[in-house]
Amino acid sequence: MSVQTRKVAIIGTGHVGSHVAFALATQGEVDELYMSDIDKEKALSQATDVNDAVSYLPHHVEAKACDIEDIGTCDILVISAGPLPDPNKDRLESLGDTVAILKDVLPRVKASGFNGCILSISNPADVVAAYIQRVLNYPKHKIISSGTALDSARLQRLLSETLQVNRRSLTAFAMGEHGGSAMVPWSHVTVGGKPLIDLQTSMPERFPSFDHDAMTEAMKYGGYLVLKGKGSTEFGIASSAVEIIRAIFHNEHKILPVSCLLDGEYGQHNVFASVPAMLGKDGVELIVELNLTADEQERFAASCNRIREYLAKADTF
Ligand SMILES: NC(=O)c1ccc[n+]([C@@H]2O[C@H](COP(=O)([O-])OP(=O)(O)OC[C@H]3O[C@@H](n4cnc5c(N)ncnc54)[C@H](O)[C@@H]3O)[C@@H](O)[C@H]2O)c1
Repeated sequence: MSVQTRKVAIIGTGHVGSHVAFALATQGEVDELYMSDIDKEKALSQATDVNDAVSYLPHHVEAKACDIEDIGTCDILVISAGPLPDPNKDRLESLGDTVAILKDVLPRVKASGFNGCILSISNPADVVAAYIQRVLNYPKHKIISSGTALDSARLQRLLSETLQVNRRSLTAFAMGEHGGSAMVPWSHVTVGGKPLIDLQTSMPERFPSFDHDAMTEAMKYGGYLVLKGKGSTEFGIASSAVEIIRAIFHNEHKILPVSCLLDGEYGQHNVFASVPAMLGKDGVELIVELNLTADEQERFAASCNRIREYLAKADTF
């Protein structure tokens, strides 16, 4: 009998990394956690804290602090090293600090021999994933940024509250940048499989119309709202990360809104942006190309251009 253990490495064990670790442990989606941070004492504390929880978890997990050079046998690498988000700054403004960290991290990832799937979370998410892919010359299907997975969860929360419909009974997601230029393809929002726009026409009392732009702005503001009160965002991103990791480990062929390298899809080349993508054991299996309205297509293209603009800046740091 051969038993396969699921190994996840996490680089950057701050608020995000530690919550991804704990969520993986509590949801039983990992067997071994390799936790690395420039602050070695912090990585050790986080790993020990996870291990302390194991007695009361329904699954066994082993967490250990390690150097980046030790992650070579892991299946999935989560990159969550970066500056603590500043509620008064756009995510794109953290690019210089994140690139400085990646200049330390990426050569060591390469030296480790790691060749599994990379889930990049550090901000600015799309630009950072593109930078990592380029520096490591990594196979494009094996690197994913959580992208708008989190924005989409925020959108689903807002829609659920407004429409009084359970989140699992509606389909809604954001595309483009994980940030200020994210857009929502409203023509593809469905409730119980029916376009919301049709429901709003046929049942206006049950599904009154609302301002789409205002809800898109509220979705984007969601992260700042959390940051303002607690100084970090961690639960939402941890759940998003586990959902992506689960889809990979269980070869789920699940379609999630994540940022991946576009190669002609939606008329876009050489840019990481969030689109509905099918995830399985080798990462991105296919990208779903929706028929966007002209306005949606324009907004998506504008978002991709903003990501491109910052990727060009990444080389100047
Ligand atoms: N994509 C998303 O949806 C999303 C959501 C929340 C946060 N983030 C991003 O995640 C990143 C981390 O946020 P956080 O709240 O955990 O910050 P944090 O400050 O709590 O944690 C960052 C960790 O990175 C570590 N680190 C710094 N340089 C390192 C290096 N060279 N090698 C290894 N580790 C290093 C720090 O010591 C720290 O423990 C930020 O870029 C943030 O913007 C993304």
